Amino acid sequence: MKNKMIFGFHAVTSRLRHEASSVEEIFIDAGRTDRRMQDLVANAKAAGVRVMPVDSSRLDKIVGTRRHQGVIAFASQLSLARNLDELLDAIDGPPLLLVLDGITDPHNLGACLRVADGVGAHAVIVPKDRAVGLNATAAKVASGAAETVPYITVTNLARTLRELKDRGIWLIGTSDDGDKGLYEADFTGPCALVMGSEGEGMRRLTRETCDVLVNIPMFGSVESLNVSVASGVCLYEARRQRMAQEA
Ligand SMILES: C[S@@+](CC[C@H](N)C(=O)[O-])C[C@H]1O[C@@H](n2cnc3c(N)ncnc32)[C@H](O)[C@@H]1O
Repeated sequence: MKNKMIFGFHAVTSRLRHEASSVEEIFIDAGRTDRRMQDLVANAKAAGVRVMPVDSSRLDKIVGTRRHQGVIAFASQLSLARNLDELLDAIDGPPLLLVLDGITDPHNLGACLRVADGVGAHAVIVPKDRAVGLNATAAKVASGAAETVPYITVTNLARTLRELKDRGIWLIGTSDDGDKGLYEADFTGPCALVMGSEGEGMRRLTRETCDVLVNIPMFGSVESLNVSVASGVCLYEARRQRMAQEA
């Protein structure tokens, strides 16, 4: 399997912590000898990962920007990206899933993964086609969450949504014209939050497959929120309701 590039301290440290065996090699800025770098190198070496100090200009060239913070790793795909059934079987309690229908901006994907990790969502599900993949930019923006949140790519999203329904998972679609207010929706049971793409929102079939469409109330002059912000608002409402129920 082709190795993928991960860069930035959070992303590389997190990958080493969670699945060091997937890391093939790490390039570091030879000019950086600070504590953070020393710790990263020590962790990599303890895990048997080869670390190669190089000139920082070489890192700039490999990544194409200077946002690598002096560290780049090449690693295989995570075993976290596994089969949906296997994942659902392993969940203890009502699943909380985030479905992203065709997000095209890697910054948005990274931010969605980050908030999914923050809230403790069980997985992020994305369609294989017509959506940005989990590339180096998305992993960097995710700040390590690309290594912690199970990320599941499916070939037919509408079919996957129907399968989730068959497993008793409530599909809560989101749209600025959704007919139910976010704070009236019930997120305490098994549910998948379905988010639409940056421009068009959810595709027609996705929308039609949802059990309910919720809107986040908007009080200013813009019509909608950025998809990662909307994901955060909805996921944390789900978490709030679940915590209130447990209390
Ligand atoms: C930039 S919005 C797309 C707006 C698009 N006009 C639409 O019809 O959904 C991207 C996604 O963020 C979520 N979103 C943004 N604002 C929302 C709101 N006020 N209520 C519910 N979902 C929202 C939805 O999932 C939406 O598909």
